[in-house]
Amino acid sequence: ANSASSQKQAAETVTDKANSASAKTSEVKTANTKGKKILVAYFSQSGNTRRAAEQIHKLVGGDIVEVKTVTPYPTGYNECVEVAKKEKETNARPELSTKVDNMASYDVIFVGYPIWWHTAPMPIYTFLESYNLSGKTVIPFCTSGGSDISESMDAIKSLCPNSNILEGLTANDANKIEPWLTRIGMR
Ligand SMILES: Cc1cc2nc3c(=O)[nH]c(=O)nc-3n(C[C@H](O)[C@H](O)[C@H](O)COP(=O)(O)O)c2cc1C
Repeated sequence: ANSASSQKQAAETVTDKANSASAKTSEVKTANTKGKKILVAYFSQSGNTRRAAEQIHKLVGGDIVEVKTVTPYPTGYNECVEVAKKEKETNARPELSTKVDNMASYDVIFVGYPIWWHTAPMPIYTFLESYNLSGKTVIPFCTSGGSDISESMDAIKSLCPNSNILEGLTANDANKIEPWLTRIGMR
């Protein structure tokens, strides 16, 4: 029985290595990421959310994609704030240049964004409405100037009505990323 169980452990270690680039070979994990195909999709205007997305991607593996708009946002903060305000007020759906052709093949989609005007930026609305995410696991994360991700959760829920939405993270503190991934069973 001992040798069978150590063989099983060895097999799990190998599977785990394949799933998670940073998994230590000495660890045996049973996180539900096993065999799941993961996409980390993020929108980022000034790079904060990109850094969080890259860290998540490093820890969970899978693919990463930046959600980009056809028309870029103004680089000046005040100008960007004005454009974003108008887009929110008009419930706009800015056109995206990013297309994920193989969305159907993903089981888990991390969706990252800065909080804009106390919700997700409108390109995230366009993005989530562009795909059938029924039955998929959707995991939101954000960065912000202080707002909590909860401000955007109603939007995410209504944009992904048939998805399994896990606890989101306000990822302003990079040290919170790994414990969160562990908590939600992604590590
Ligand atoms: C248009 C706009 C609206 C914003 N609205 C909020 C907000 O409502 N609450 C908040 O805490 N921060 C707000 N911020 C700050 C951003 O959420 C924060 O700087 C974020 O980390 C930027 O992420 P990024 O570097 O990935 O673009 C806003 C920033 C911009 C440009």
